[in-house]
Amino acid sequence: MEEKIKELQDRLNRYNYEYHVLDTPSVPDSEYDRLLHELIALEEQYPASKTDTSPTVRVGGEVMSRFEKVAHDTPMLSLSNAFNAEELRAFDKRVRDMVGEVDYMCELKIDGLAVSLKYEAGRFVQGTTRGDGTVGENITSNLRTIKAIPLEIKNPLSFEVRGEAYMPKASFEKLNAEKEGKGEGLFQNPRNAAAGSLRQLDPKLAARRNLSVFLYSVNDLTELEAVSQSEAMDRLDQEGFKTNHERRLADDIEAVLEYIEYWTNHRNGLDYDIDGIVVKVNEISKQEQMGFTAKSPRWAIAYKFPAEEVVT
Ligand SMILES: NC(=O)c1cc2c(N)ncc(C(N)=O)c2s1
Repeated sequence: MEEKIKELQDRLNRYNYEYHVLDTPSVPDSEYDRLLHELIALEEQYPASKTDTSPTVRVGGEVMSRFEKVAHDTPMLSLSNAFNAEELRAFDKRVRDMVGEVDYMCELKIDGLAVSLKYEAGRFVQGTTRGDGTVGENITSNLRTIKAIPLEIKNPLSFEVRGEAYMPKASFEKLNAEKEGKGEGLFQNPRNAAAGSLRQLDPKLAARRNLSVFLYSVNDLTELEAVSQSEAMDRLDQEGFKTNHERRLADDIEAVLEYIEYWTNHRNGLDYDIDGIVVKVNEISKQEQMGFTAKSPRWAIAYKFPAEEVVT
C-alpha cells in the first residue's frame, strides 16, 4: 500500500507543479481534489507514509506565537536604483570600464516580499523573510502553503534560492472585496497584502491567500553548474522552480532601454504588480570581478518606474 501512497503523493505534487508553476494544469480541479482526499484518507490509515514532502502537509498544524529570527548565510542586499536613461547609461559605462563588454539580463522587478528558500538534498527545509538583510524571520510554515514552492526538487541539490513572494492582482481585489463585505480594513496594494499574509501566525490563514512566488537568484551557482544569470534561471526552471519568463538577454544598454520602454507601456497588462526592471551583468565571472559595495552588488541596478500619480 505504501507504493500506492507514494505514487499518489508524486502525482499530486506534479499536478501542483503543472497548475502553479507552469500554469498549464493537465487535470480539472475536481480530479485534483478527489485524489487529494483519497491520499488524506490513506495517510490517516498509514501515518508513517505521511512524509513532509507530501502535498497533504503543505498547511502545517501549529499556530505560532511569533517568528524566530534567522541569520542569513549570505546577506540579502538591496539594489542601487536608476530613475532615467542617463543613470542607466552611467551604470553601463561603469560596468564596461571595469569588466569590458557584457550582456545584460533584464528581469521584471516584482512588487512583493523578498524571501529566501533553503533546500537540503533537494528538500525545502527553511524559508525566511529578508528582514534587515542580515537577519530575517523564519516563515517556513507559511511559505510551505505556497503551492508554487516545490517541497522537493528534481535533484538532491543543497542551496539557497531567493525570490519574491507576491499576491496576484485578481487575488488582491477578491481579498479586499471579502474584507469590505466584513467591514474590515482594506489592504493598500498587493505588496502589503502579501506581506500581511506571510506575517500570519496561523499557516491556515496564509494558505487561503493564494500567494505565489518568482525566484530569481541562487547563492551557490556551482550546485547548478551555471556560468550566467540566464543559465541559472533556466536551471531553476529545470529543477521545478517558478521563475518569471518575461526575462530577456540584452547585448547592450540600448536594448535594455527598449525592454524598459516596452514594460513601461505594458506592465498594467500583467496579473501581478511590478515596480521596475532589474538589470544584471549576465556573466557570473564578470559579476564576481565587480563584487559588492557595503549595500549592493556593483553588477546590477534596479530601474524604478516613475511613481504612478494616484487618481483621486
Ligand atoms: N533586492 C534585490 O536584490 C532584488 C529585488 C528583486 C525583485 N523585487 N524582483 C525581481 C528581482 C530580480 N529578477 O532579480 C529582484 S532582485
